[in-house]
Amino acid sequence: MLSVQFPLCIGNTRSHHKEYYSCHSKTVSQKRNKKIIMAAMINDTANQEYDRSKEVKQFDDSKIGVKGLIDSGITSIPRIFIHPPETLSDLKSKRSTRLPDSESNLIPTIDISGLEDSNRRSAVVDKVGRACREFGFFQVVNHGVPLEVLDRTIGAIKGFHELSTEEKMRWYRREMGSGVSFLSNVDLFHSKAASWRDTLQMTLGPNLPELEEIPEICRNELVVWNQCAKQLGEQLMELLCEGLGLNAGKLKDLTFLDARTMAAHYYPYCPQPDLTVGITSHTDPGVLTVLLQDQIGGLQVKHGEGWVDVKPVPGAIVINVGDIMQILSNDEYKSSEHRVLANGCHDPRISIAIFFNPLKRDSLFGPFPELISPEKPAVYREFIYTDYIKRFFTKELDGKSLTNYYKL
Ligand SMILES: COc1cc(/C=C/C(=O)SCCNC(=O)CCNC(=O)[C@H](O)C(C)(C)COP(=O)(O)OP(=O)(O)OC[C@H]2O[C@@H](n3cnc4c(N)ncnc43)[C@H](O)[C@@H]2OP(=O)(O)O)ccc1O
Ligand SMILES: O=C(O)CCC(=O)C(=O)O
Ligand SMILES: [Fe+2]
Repeated sequence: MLSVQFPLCIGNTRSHHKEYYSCHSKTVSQKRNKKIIMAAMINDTANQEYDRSKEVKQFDDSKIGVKGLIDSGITSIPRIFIHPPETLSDLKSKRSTRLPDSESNLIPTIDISGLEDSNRRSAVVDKVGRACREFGFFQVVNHGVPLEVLDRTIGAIKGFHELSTEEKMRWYRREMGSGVSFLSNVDLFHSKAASWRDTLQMTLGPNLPELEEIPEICRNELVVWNQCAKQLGEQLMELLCEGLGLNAGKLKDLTFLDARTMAAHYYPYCPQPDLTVGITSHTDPGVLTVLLQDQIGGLQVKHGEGWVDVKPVPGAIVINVGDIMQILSNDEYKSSEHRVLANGCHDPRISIAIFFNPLKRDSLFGPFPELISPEKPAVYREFIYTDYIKRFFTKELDGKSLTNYYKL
């Protein structure tokens, strides 16, 4: 086992950290929540006395990721992972007001088979358009990707993250370099608190990295998944365009199918899931995200003032609208804030996101002219992607500020 070089535990030895939260399905009592928030506040005061940047750097330099911390035997989380009381109380209130099961599967699951039939296609377009307008999220089934491909891809990513810490360190870097990198928390140095996940990032398009640069344990599976996800992405872009009354090929023409990045996340068991999160609330910057998740659960989408679960549906693929799509659609479609709760389940959670971005970076992007009218004037000004993505990297994962920046 590797020795871990930085202070591992918060000074607080509360007993609740030994508890096992069953896959986010249980609510926690208000009394205990109060204790948790109090503990976080105490730690927040203590935070003023410790050198946070130093501990963040030590964690990054150790290259062991969150999985490495858990493997080292910790039973409470290092303080750099403890989120501020406002984030924690929001988690608390949403967990304790979860809807009964019958009402909680609000995110639509859409069967996208049979699109060659024009009646069926317009029914599907209608459902997709409504989901994009109301939630910015939906799941697709009967999508044509063989279920073994989904299972094998998730299995291969799990395999990568469960390689020995020493082996994974080879890929640990913040820059994409050769097109592949393993890291913990893409925004580690920009955020107020770190989150309980590790990620394998890879550039998928326009070209895959050299094959020998891709970890062997997931190489074949990622090559296949990239092809399937690209085909599915194309179909979805068509449906999204048609849902706005536009030509099916508009997004493809703007090169949104060509620049794809993958973030393959691993959310290890967290001994104190009420003190941190798996991924903080954010919106995705691209046009569209195709997300594969396993059956553990924990992904939530903001809807009105509350959060709704994106419940795992066997064989389904999650699709969400990104910020650029919201802008292009002149606010018809929603790029919704979403987050992942820290995983209190002893099995790790795996998810694989593919983000679709434009290959043509110097073109002007803005609301489609067809969607601008005297009744619905342009909500956003035009911008070039290079400017847009630089802004993305100068903020932490903090919700809607990127689209707000371009609002007229
Ligand atoms: C690190 O600072 C951050 C990070 C974040 C992270 C937010 C999230 O994690 S959102 C939830 C999960 N999303 C992701 O993991 C994003 C996955 N990545 C992508 O989809 C894409 O990489 C992209 C972010 C959309 C950019 O795609 P693309 O345009 O194809 O990318 P590049 O050509 O590689 O880069 C464009 C431009 O940005 C610079 N850049 C790339 N990566 C980083 C980085 N990690 N840190 C800083 N700058 C980066 C890159 O150098 C390019 O600049 P040029 O001048 O060379 O054109 C939130 C906030 C943060 O501060
Ligand atoms: O893990 C998930 O389900 C969501 C990941 C995500 O939101 C992202 O990578 O942008
Ligand atoms: Fe996301």
